[in-house]
Amino acid sequence: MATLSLLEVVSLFAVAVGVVTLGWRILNSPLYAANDAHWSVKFTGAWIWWQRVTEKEAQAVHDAHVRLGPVVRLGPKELSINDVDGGLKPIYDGRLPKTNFYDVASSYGEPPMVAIRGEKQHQMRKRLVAKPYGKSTLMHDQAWNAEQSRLADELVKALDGQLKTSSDIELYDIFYAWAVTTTSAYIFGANAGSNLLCNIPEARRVREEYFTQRTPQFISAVLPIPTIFRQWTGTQAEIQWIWQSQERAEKALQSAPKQTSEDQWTSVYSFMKTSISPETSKQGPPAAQLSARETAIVSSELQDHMIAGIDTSIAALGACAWLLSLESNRQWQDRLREEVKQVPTAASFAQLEQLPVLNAIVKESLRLFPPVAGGQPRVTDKPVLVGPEGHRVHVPAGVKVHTQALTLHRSEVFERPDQFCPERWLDSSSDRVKEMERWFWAFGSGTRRCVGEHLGLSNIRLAITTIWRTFETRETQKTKFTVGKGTISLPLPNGGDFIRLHVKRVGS
Ligand code: HEM
Repeated sequence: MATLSLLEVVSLFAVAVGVVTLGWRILNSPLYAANDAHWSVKFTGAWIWWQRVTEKEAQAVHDAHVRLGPVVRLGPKELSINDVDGGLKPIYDGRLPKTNFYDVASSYGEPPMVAIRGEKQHQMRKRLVAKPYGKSTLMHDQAWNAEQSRLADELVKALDGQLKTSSDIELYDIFYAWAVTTTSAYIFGANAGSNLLCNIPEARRVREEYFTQRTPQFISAVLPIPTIFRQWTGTQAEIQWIWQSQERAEKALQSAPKQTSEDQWTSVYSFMKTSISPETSKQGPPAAQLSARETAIVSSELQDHMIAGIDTSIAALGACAWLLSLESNRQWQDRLREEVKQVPTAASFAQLEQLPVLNAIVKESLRLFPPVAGGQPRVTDKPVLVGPEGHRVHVPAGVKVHTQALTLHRSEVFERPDQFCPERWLDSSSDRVKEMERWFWAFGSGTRRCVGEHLGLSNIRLAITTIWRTFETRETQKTKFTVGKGTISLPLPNGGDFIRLHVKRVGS
């Protein structure tokens, strides 16, 4: 019988110790208490990585929750929790830090607010942008309200222009143009934004580029590429406009630095520019000219806001348009039209916020197809208890945890969760509405909740009011909407069409 050399004995011993240690760790991991999304998740993160690369993450995690309950293990050190008290509270109200997932939003070597991990740095950055996005600013800024009415007229003209050639219109082009025009106007100021609404063929060209360029860029976001080699996922054309808008905003400020909000709203750019010095220099008044680092911070931040605002708004508008155009939802289109006729065409933020049917439709669309449908990852920096009663899991430090709107929004708190039922927000008891509100998570929660929520909602409400006051829409054979790519809700293209609807003018 052959005898083993000393080296072989030592090697075998090392392998045996490795196997036993690994087995011991796997069996004793506190995450053992969670149900596994796939048999392999105890040993490797390959299953969830594959879902990410193939852009099926949100749906795959949702299916796992449906099969396995509120706490699901996605990898050796990764959990998804579908609960308010046992998920949103410990993770997001508990201010667990973000993971490096958000690094992809950084440009010019400067992380924007969404990617800043330290709590103090995040608070400092938020002070530079929170005021212009505040509800009270948006509600009371008369110059911005007047600009929105002007843009609403442009929206009607854009639809009329499309109707001259066909009654079947790709509304996605219109929504893309609307989102770019309104978001860039607010961020960069009067005449500085990109007026795509006046050029729908160009909007279509860029929107097509956007969809073809996005997939490889998204994949790069989930591959282990060092941050320095990543650029934010905007397309070439988008980045170009954002630069041009920023240049125009800067020129406008140089030529009329003292312009007040009586004739012009305070753009996010000008607010940021005058408040940024304390972040970089700690003393002295704000400089008229930004330093190179300050320019990089402002550009990275606002580039991210543009992309964040556009992606989410077109997803929300697309879902809403599609749902309203289904034959089975016809009554909601009629009720909406009746309601919006009660306010003037130049309705203000405050007036639109008060319309119950409009807001129930918007909320229900965001519930069924939340633009940010997938998990918002955080990492435990201390031991944390997650999960509802009966499903509790003690999570040690260093574990990735998240919750996703797609699954929260299909909880049993919502009766018939897969159906479009705006009436749930109108006719339910106040206790029930409160409970549904707790589970409604389209804008996230905690200190990292969406800062652009009120701007996004006001632009969405205005587009919906403007379109369905004047036009009627019907589904065509080609329309199809689903929770699309990866973690965001998007219509899936069908023969090149996204939201092609039959449009008819019914109002003056
Ligand atoms: C329907 C419209 C919108 C939806 C559904 C939405 C959704 C969200 C969600 C879920 C988050 C949290 C992300 C996370 O923590 O992982 C977020 C964050 C953020 N959103 Fe929005 N968003 C919308 C519109 C906008 C607009 C219009 C802007 C700006 C123009 C904007 C800018 C941001 C920024 C800067 C953050 C990061 C906040 C922080 O980390 O403190 N969003 N958004």
